[in-house]
Amino acid sequence: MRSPKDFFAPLAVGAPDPVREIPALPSRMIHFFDPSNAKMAAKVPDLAKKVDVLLGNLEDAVRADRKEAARQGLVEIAKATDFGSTQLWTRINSLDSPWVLDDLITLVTEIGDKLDVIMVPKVEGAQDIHYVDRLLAQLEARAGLRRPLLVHAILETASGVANVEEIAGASPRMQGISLGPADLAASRRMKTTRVGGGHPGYLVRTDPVGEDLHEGRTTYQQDLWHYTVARMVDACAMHGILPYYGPFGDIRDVVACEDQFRNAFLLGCVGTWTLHPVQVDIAKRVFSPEPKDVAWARKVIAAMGDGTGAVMIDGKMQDDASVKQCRVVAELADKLAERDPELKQAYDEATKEALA
Ligand SMILES: CCC(=O)SCCNC(=O)CCNC(=O)[C@H](O)C(C)(C)COP(=O)(O)OP(=O)(O)OC[C@H]1O[C@@H](n2cnc3c(N)ncnc32)[C@H](O)[C@@H]1OP(=O)(O)O
Ligand SMILES: O=CC(=O)O
Ligand SMILES: [Mg+2]
Repeated sequence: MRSPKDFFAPLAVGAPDPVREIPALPSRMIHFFDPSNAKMAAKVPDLAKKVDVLLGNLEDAVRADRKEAARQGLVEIAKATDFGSTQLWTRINSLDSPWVLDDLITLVTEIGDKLDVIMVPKVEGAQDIHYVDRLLAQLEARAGLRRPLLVHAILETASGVANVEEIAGASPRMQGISLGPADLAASRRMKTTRVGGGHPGYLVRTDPVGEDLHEGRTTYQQDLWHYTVARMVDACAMHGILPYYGPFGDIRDVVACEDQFRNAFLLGCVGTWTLHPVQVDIAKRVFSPEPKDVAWARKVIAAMGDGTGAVMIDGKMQDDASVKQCRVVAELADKLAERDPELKQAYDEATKEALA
């Protein structure tokens, strides 16, 4: 581990200074596309107007014989597209794969000025982030980049979960962490074959009402990912970086997808992955606070003045802690409103009504 005194020193001569604060840019959806797939690539310019983050995926879901094509495709798309204020990320191949070194060398050299964040899969511990950190510094210096690339880890190995706090704090480049439920399930030897989401077998049951152990007992399905998401959120909050839900693989089941996204949102995640265009609007809806909640938050903040003491608003007690909760919602709403004029209007109208 680096000494705290050296934490913000560049790791290579000529590399840009690391950032001291991770920008809280809207990233409600990280939209995955395969840059070697011509149909998906053709949708990128339009998607860039709709999503907060576009991610050119080079890892799993890209065929082994298309890895070079995907890397080259991403370089071409990045050079040809005006992304506006939409961020461009990539997911590189895993650190033990034959492709990752060329992924990093090519992408940083060719499009390092266009890329915002590099997502690193199957991170096991801080050592993986340290390796990427130094290599990126060398490549940034060689490419003459003035802005450091940020790093995002996928939480998808049992040891990654055990080490999540040290991963979150491993480098000033750490932008955030996403849950990777598919690889994580395999790594843990969980017995679900689903990509994210619940499982009907993971449940609790009410007590028996009489002698019959089957009659009248309601069951409630539980969230397989609750523990990991909560732990990830704490690790990220502790280190000032951003937590995300990951993939929801049942593309057809837009209802359960929305539920899973909302659980993550309520627990503290700022966004999710979207794997198919149909998931984009769901993510946008879920990860933007509702106008009525924004209006309430603004009303509490306005009524609390300097935030000290306790007051009653609409029958509910408010104090220092609850005003902080309200600030979380109101500040997120302000950030999203800057990017989204429709949302701004909805938030302002709801606030006007609540304050009237
Ligand atoms: C599980 C662990 C992980 O690592 S998850 C992350 C890795 N996986 C991915 O990135 C998967 C990305 N998504 C996909 O590959 C596709 O959406 C899958 C799931 C295969 C479905 O594709 P397909 O059968 O073509 O769906 P469809 O016919 O409903 O598509 C309609 C049109 O939309 C397009 N499309 C599809 N997905 C995307 C996408 N992610 N980005 C941009 N465009 C997409 C399709 O190409 C299709 O286009 P067209 O209308 O035929 O021109
Ligand atoms: O990469 C994502 C996962 O769920 O595995
Ligand atoms: Mg994975």
